[in-house]
Amino acid sequence: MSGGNPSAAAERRSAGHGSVISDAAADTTKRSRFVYQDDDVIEKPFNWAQMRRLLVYMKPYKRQLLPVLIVMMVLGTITKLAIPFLISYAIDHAIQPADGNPSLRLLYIIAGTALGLYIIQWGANTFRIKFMNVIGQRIIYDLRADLFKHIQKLSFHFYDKRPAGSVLVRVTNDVNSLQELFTNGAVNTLVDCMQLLGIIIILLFLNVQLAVAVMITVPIMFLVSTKLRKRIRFAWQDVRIKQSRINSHLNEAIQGIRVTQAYTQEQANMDYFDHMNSVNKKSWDRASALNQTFGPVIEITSAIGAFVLFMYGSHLIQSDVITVGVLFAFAQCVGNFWEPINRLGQMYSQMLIAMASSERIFEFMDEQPSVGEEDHAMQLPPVHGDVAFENILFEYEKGRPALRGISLSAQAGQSIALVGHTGSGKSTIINLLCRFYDPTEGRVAIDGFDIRNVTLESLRSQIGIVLQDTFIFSGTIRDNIRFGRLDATDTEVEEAAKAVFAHDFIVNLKDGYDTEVQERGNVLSMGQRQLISFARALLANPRILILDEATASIDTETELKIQEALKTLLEGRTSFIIAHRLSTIRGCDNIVVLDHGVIQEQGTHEQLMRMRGTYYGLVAAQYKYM
Ligand SMILES: Nc1ncnc2c1ncn2[C@@H]1O[C@H](COP(=O)(O)OP(=O)(O)OP(=O)(O)O)[C@@H](O)[C@H]1O
Repeated sequence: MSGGNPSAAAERRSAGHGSVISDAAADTTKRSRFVYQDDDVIEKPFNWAQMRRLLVYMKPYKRQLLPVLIVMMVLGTITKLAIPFLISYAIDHAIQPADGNPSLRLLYIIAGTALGLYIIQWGANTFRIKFMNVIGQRIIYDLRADLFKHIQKLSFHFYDKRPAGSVLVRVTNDVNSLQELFTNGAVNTLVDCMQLLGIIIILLFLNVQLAVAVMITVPIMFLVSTKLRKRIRFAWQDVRIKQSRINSHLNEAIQGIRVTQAYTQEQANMDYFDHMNSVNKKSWDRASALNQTFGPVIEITSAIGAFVLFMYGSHLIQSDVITVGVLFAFAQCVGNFWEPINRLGQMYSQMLIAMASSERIFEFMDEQPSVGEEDHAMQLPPVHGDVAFENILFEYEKGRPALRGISLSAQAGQSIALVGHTGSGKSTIINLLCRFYDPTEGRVAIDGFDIRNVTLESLRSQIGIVLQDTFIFSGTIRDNIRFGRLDATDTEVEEAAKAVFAHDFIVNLKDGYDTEVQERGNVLSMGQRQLISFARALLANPRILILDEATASIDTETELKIQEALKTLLEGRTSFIIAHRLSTIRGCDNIVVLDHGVIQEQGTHEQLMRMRGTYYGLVAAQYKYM
């Protein structure tokens, strides 16, 4: 999206909320390969229900907050309001008293009191800022933790629809943009409202005419600042959106760096990044230029106020309606008057921005896992391992079945191989067994229990899975294996590694089992990563085991060893094995051949070979190309 008028941009965005808009749409050249989900809305109208929902996060800190809030409100208001009075009193009674006898002693006392009040005010403000920073950070911590906990529970369906970058931005940027609201916003607003009320009362008390005259500038100031603030707010939000796009792109660029380098697409990436970077810079420049116009506007308005005050004030002094001291008190109060108004305006802007961020956060929070647990879901007792798929129809997207009429059963201890062309539905069967998705029709049962009626924890803890894309988390090799069973001892970890022939390569690493690996296991080869995930699965000792393309990245020599290890691994467990290399599944009890989501044939290797059907064709094709 190009620079342009931020309000217009906002309207466009609001109108197209949730639609896919490409930055590149406006720039039809090489950048068009990058398309990001545009889910940013600049701001939302103030919404009380949502604000209340946000403020609920302050509730746990009510006990600490309330006393501080009350003390701050009282102290802040008293000190702010008392000082002008003191100065006024000093002028009228110590410097220029009506009896013509100035009193230095009284002046010192008043000056001392004023100094004391300033110190209290400074101390109170410093304390409030520190205190609110601490509380604010805790609230942000809670909110982020809640959000993270929730998105961890969300089902695959949720992640299918969203790029990782956009989820990342909500947990980081959107939560961050609520920081101001929680650290300063809520408490300052109350303190400011109280001060403003106090000042208005005092001005009216000092002199009604002068108070009304001075406050004439308030509507002008209000009008100008509202309009300007709106533009500034949009401009900063526009900056935030541009930055959030950079984040999304950066995430993708780093994840895909190997492919980018392999296809020497660095320049294309750089061009796109440059484009986004310069759009971001322009947006920043515009926001910052607009921001700078705000100060002078406030100054001009308060100068007008001061002009009215001194012109009309002097006139009132000459007419003996007020004293010089009262005029000074007025000048002070009016000075203090703009401050809270200004802050309240800022706060209002902040709240509108918070509305948009909180809406995005709550949208995730309200998202329910599509494979939720029933309220009365029971614990799946330790299973034998009988698995049945009963007349399954499954659609990822409505009207496009990925599986049709699937009925398949495995007795405890049997090994089932799933084969078929790419996209035939093998992984989908596994996804249903782990309940990453629920079937559209039909049911999956383990030991006769419909898996929709049991808790996810009790189900998944009894299934071990070695995925095609083995995921290694940042940490040591030992931790990564122990991921299978957190309470396993070091000896158990090593035994599992030995059983799958991972021990030898692990002990040859720099720090053996304590070698630190980074996210996704970048220092390990694909085969090594798979061996680690084998050890992880073995350690978990599940009754049901899923191996998805598990031997794909292992060399022939290791594969032979792995075949041996697999025998141990599969012993007594029900296993589902997806393998493109058909040699690895020859010994399975049942080989299920899938085609376009339906079971085409099934049986043992010998039976299927005799049938000379699809499986025979697949095997023949594989030998031909070997
Ligand atoms: N998350 C998803 N959203 C929508 N459609 C999907 C999703 N995952 C898979 N599909 C579709 O479902 C069908 C079956 O996919 P599946 O991943 O089960 O195939 P597969 O046999 O495991 O393929 P491969 O051997 O390539 O891993 C495919 O047409 C695929 O495009």
